[in-house]
This record gives sequence, structure tokens and C-alpha cells, in this order.
Amino acid sequence: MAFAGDSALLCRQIITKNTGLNFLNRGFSVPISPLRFCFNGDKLKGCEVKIGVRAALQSVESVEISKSLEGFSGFDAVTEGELREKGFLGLRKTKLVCTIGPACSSLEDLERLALGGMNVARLNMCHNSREWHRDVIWKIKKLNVEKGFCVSVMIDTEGSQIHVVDHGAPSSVKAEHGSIWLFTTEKFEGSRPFTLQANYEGFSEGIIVGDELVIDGGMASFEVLEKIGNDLRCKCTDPGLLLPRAKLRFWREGKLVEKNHELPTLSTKDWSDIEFGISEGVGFIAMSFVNDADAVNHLKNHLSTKTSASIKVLAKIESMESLHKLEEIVEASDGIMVARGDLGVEIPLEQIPTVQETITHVCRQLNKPVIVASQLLESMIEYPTPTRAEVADVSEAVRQFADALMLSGESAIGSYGQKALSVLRTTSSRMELWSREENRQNGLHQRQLEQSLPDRIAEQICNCAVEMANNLGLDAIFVYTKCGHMASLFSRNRPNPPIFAFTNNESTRMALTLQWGVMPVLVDLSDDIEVNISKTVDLMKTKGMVEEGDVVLVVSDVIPSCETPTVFQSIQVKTIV
Ligand SMILES: Nc1ncnc2c1ncn2[C@@H]1O[C@H](COP(=O)(O)OP(=O)(O)O)[C@@H](O)[C@H]1O
Ligand SMILES: C=C(OP(=O)(O)O)C(=O)O
Ligand SMILES: [K+]
Ligand SMILES: [Mg+2]
Repeated sequence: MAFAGDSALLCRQIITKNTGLNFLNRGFSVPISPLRFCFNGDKLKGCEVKIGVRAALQSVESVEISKSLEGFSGFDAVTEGELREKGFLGLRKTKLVCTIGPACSSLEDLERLALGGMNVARLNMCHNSREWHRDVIWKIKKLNVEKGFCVSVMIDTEGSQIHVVDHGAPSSVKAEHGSIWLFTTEKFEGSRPFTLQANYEGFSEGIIVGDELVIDGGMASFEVLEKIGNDLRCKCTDPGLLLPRAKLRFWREGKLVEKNHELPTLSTKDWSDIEFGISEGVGFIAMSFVNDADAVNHLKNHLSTKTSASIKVLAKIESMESLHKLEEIVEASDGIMVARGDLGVEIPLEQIPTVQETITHVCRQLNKPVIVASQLLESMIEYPTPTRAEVADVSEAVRQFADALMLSGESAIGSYGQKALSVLRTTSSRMELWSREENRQNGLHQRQLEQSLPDRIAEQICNCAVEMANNLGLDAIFVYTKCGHMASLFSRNRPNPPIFAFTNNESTRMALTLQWGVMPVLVDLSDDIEVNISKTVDLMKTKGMVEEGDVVLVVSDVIPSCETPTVFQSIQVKTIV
């Protein structure tokens, strides 16, 4: 019992230094179960750190399986099945988002996607009717209740951007080299030859003769020949396809012409879609074309006055302006989407990979979940196999430890949506296995998140506990959390074992569906940590999800409220008996 004498010192070592953990690994020859460190945060309030350490060497007593578990449905059926089949380390950590569209909106299709690993269903409010979206949300909720899935719903705002309006049949038009076209704000029905309608009157504000009009990030390009009022007469310089809702951007001397309009981030339609999202109880609102933190704060304030449920706001990084203010936007939001589709319209394509890596890194440093989106498996909209380059792109996002990957057209309108989802699933699992070894060697140099002592301690506990779980080769991490904060701090460290986050809050459970490596579980939590621990271990045992000999790291942070999350914490390493 080397450390009974100077517990506080040892504890500090464990919290702050690798050496404490190595010491445990090398020098502590008795079985590691149960080892317990208790941090009594009440004392921390006075800023005098007194950390109590208790090391108990008796074995964990087998706990009688409680009858109160009957009717329990807090596990999600897919994780449960995956765990039984593949074991703890086989659980996929990277989360999967599917855009729901006409190709996958039946109850049967949605069930197949849920079974295939969809964690979040995304509804793009650009398309289809309110009733259609309501019907999809209703089906997802029904499946969650009846089939035990844990799929959360995200709505994605249309946002304000300049594009051509849907010009009706034929669905795409070819622009030939040298052909002359009129881009007009005049509204007309149907189609006119060589004429395209812009959706916004001010689309040509500040544009001058000689500027380059780039369609959809390079599908076709035009030179502006003449300005007639707000309309532009242009000559095609790079032939290509003009799709419905094709995006319009102007370039001058090799650079994007920035802010040539003053459209609000949230339009009247977006606000009404947001009201719809609130009333339907969605988990996430993805905000298109966020340019600064104000827009995010505005929506978050609005949500806090409108609903007590916690709806997470995800900022989509898809404009040049948003890149200039990346950190403030990440800080303000609850998560980020790297919206590579529109980003590729705003910045040269060759910059996308490095920008993606930067965004992913900033999100991890600031502890916000990040989704890598768009064209991951684009060719699968039409073909049953992905290109090798697409698989490499998916693997790279997984290797960067993105929290989630997203399908757009592949699931919404593609013929092989489920297959595309399975490509994401298998590619993620494969790459996670590969990077686990790397992970062991290169721990993240964490930026300190918070200033107050209790918050810093929570952070350090999670960082060190993950190091401990990795070094000891533990099977799983159990965390008890009301708001999901501790679970996210664990996730941020991208531990090798999966993180089971037990929460009594449905919004927290749904929000955690997006976080890397977190398996959210809904349970009743009491104020007695020991009761929570034995109850959840029992639960896992009854379900056959843990078995004798499994060793789990248990961290608790539930007392007393979300506002003061770090009042009491304990870490235990527990062998299941
Ligand atoms: N709810 C829907 N109804 C009809 N079509 C949809 C729907 N959602 C998505 N789609 C189709 O899937 C394609 C890809 O989806 P997404 O990437 O979300 O949209 P976009 O390409 O408009 O940015 C869209 O272009 C659209 O054709
Ligand atoms: C995800 C994106 O946004 P949307 O599909 O709404 O254009 C994107 O631009 O990549
Ligand atoms: K959108
Ligand atoms: Mg976009």
C-alpha cells in the first residue's frame, strides 16, 4: 500500500502527471479492483484543494440483480446488438448522420437505416413540405419507442444564399462554351432559353463587368459582359451543367468577391422552420451560412426563452466569413458541421482538406462535436460501390477523429443509401482500429478549457482517467451525467474503450448521439452514486452487455445540478464479478 501515506500528493501526481499512472501500472501488484479516488468538490469551493483518496482492496461484491429494472428501455437496440457481437472494442465510435429524403422516408427504410447505424437523421429544410418533415420525425420517434433505437433528429435551415431558382424541367441545362446567358431577377414561370432566375434581387450588387460568375463551385463559369439594372448578361467561358438551385458566386482577380449581399443568416422562413423544430422536439438545429458568433448566440438565446428542452445549435462552416471567425463561432455553438459542399463554392477546392483538418482540430480543442459533411460517397448516389478515393476521404475524416460523418444525397435520393451507410460503418470501424495504436502513442496536448478550479479538476480527471483507461487496457468507461459535460470531456480524449454515458435526461441522451465514442443510456439516477453504479452494472449484466472479469472505469458527476456540475466526483476501477 505504497500510497496510503501521502494520498494527496499521489493524487496530484495522478491528476497532473503521467508518472502517477505509470506508477499504478508498474508498482501496484494487487488486483486493480476496486481502486477508488474520491474528490470532494465541496471543499474546492473555498479554493483550498483537499483531495481525499481512498484505496480499498476488498473485491467488489456481487450485487443482486434488482427487480426495478423491469420495463427498462434505456439502451439502444443497435449498440446492444453490436456489443454482443463484437465486444467493447468492436463498438464503432464515429457517429453517422443520414439526410432523409424521398429515397429513404418510409418507416421500413428508416428502420433499415437505424439498424444500419444511423445515429442522427438530418432533415434539410430546403426541400419538401412541412407535412413531409413532420411525418418523418413522427416515424423516427415511433421507431425509437417501439424498436428501442436512439436516433436523434436534426433540422438544417435553408439559410440565405444566392442561387438560381428551380427552373423546372429539364432538371439540368448545359451551358456551351461561348453561349450568352441572362441572369435575371425577373420572376417568370417555367423555363426560357438562355435565361436563369436568381433568387435574390441584390444578387449582382457590387458586381462589375469583367467579373467571373462561378456556378456551383466550378460546374460552369461565365464572364460578366454587361449589367442591365440588376440583371447580368454573361458569356460562358467554362462549359458545364446548370442544376436547379445552382449556387452563384463571383470572383475577381482570382479571389472570391466577399459579402456582395446583406442577407440575414436566418430568414423569415428559417425562423418558422425553427419554430417547427421546437414544436416537434428535435435534438439539433444546424444553422446554414453562419458568419459570426452573434448569429449563433441569437438563436441560442431564442431557444432558451422558447423551450426548456435543450436543443443543440450546430453552426455550419460553409462561407469564407465563417473561416475568418472560426474560433468565436466554435466557442458560441454546441457543435460544428464542416459543410464541404458550399465551402467548396467559396474557397478553392484544394484548400478543403486542410481547412477540414483545422476545423476538426479547433472543435476538439474547444470540446465541441464536429460533423464532416458532403460528398463523402457522392458516386454512390448512382453506383452501388464507392470510388477508392471516396473510401480514402472517409478514412481520413475518421483518422482526424471527427465525431460524425454525414450522408447527403447518398441517402436522401440515392439508390444505394443503406449500402452507403454500411460503407461508412465498415470504413470507420476499420480506421478506428488502425488509429487506436497511434492514439496510444500520441496523446492530445489538451488546451485548458476552463478557468475555475472545479471545472479544471473535472477536465483533468477526465484527461487522466482516459490515460488510465488506455494504459490499463480497460474494457469500458462508465460515466454518470445529467448534462453530458463529463461524457463530452471523456469523448474529447478519444479513449480506446467506449464511453457509456448514463443519464436521466432525455435531451442529454439525444445530444450525446453525436459525440465520438459515447453510448448514451437513459436511466433513473439517484443522488447516491453507489446506488447508480450498482444499478447500472446490474443492468448491463442482465442484458449480457458486461460479464465477469470485465474491468470498467467508473466516473461519477451527478450532484447536485447542471449549473454546478463538479461538486463531487469519484473514479473507480471496477472488475465485474
Ligand atoms: N426532404 C427532401 N425532399 C426531397 N429531396 C431531398 C430532400 N432532402 C434532400 N433532398 C435531395 O437530396 C439532395 C442532397 O441533399 P442535401 O445535400 O441535403 O441538399 P442540397 O444538395 O440541396 O444542399 C438534394 O439536392 C435534394 O435533391
Ligand atoms: C451540408 C451542406 O449544406 P447543404 O446541404 O444544406 O447545402 C454543405 O453545403 O455541404
Ligand atoms: K440546408
Ligand atoms: Mg450548404
